[in-house]
Amino acid sequence: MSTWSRSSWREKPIKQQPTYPDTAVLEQIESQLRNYPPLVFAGEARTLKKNLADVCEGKAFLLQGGDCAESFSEFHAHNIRDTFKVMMQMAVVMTFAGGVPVVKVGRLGGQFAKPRSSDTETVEGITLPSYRGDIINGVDFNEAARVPDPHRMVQAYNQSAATLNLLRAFASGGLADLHQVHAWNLGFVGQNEMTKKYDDLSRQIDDSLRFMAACGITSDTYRTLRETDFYTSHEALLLNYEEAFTRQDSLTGEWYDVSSHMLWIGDRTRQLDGAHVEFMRGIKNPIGVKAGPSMDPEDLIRLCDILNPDNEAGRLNVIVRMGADKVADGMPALIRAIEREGKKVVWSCDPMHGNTITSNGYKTRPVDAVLKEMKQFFQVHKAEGTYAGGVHLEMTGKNVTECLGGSFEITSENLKSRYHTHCDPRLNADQSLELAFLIADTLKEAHR
Ligand SMILES: O=C[C@H](O)[C@H](O)COP(=O)(O)O
Ligand SMILES: C=C(OP(=O)(O)O)C(=O)O
Ligand SMILES: [Mn+2]
Repeated sequence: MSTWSRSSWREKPIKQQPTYPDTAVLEQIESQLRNYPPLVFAGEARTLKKNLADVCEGKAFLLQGGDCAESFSEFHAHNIRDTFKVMMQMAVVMTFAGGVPVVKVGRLGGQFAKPRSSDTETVEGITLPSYRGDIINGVDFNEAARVPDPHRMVQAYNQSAATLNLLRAFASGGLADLHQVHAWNLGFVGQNEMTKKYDDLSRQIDDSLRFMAACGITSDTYRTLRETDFYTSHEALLLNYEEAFTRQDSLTGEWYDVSSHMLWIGDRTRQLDGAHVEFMRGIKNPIGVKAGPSMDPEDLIRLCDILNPDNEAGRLNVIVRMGADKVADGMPALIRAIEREGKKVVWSCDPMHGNTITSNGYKTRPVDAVLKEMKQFFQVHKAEGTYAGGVHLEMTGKNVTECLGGSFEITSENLKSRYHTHCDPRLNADQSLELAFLIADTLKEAHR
């Protein structure tokens, strides 16, 4: 294999990239970004890799979630706080009811670039280039907005830095304290089956905390009761940006992409000889690769060879996103190939991207299909004797109406009332909690 450098991807065929009108401006922005401080530290990425090694070995569960596309217009402390709270709720449900530690990774602090099915979009007879995420161009449907602008990378960096700053404060400044388990409830989620279940569980946690305090175990003495580790991730799609943040760690001499703790390769850009695989093989962060219905088992093995040549546990996360009706048929061949070759991977389920439909003119996903794919994912792993290690979700703490169903029974008619996503439909807090309970029940059963 040829020598890797942070720019060796430039020699390879590349998909899903913008064409910037002015390369001089692009180069000037790239050199500006190369001087910007890292958003995360190599040591943190190594700690996450260790946590993911536990997932790989069946000792923990990975919860990865957040926006499909972060945006400049929806940037608000409350949105970050509410997504953080829902993820804390989901994690505590899985840990308390499911009995396993949960590794929390947000699709946050950098999840801006979007691969698209089509290069163009047509509305009422007008065709324009597709929106590719706020780091590239604008969502508004006019010609000027859709021109890729490299300055957007600077804004995405600044927003990511502020997001991370807040997430770090939430994780260690009191909001993540287990005594706050009631405060993670979101005000707008009225009483329903899910919130009642969550309230019951919070009361049990209160009782346990009181018992522990009586035994001398309190937030003052135990960091894990008052703080959490919360990591960030995004799709490493816009490689000009990722290259600028790829730095040599002074401690180990290894290269890390310090734009995020974890990065993944999308289903549309995982070609073995392509630029994205080339870039990702050289960075030492934990990484993911999406596996849609077209993933060939032998290609998955080749991806493991290229991306994880030392077969390190925690390095590679295979994020399966086949769709509720395809996963039972499609996933066993992938699992068997991985088992045959003795590859160490974390298996996680993205029950979102294979279940997108259009209803009433909106891109949406039926919660039933999301739950079904998750169940099938667990069943296949049980049948194969392998560990279903995690979930990868598009979700938000905002009270949106983007996915159909759930305990508030969002219908096609309701979709328009609070449909805010810039790209794909997200589960709202209530729908996310429903999924968390399903996962917890399955984990508990497996534990028994
Ligand atoms: O988030 C994933 C993709 O970017 C998204 O599903 C693509 O959506 P499209 O099919 O509307 O282009
Ligand atoms: C683009 C995404 O997914 P996929 O590559 O699986 O389509 C995504 O996770 O937003
Ligand atoms: Mn998406």
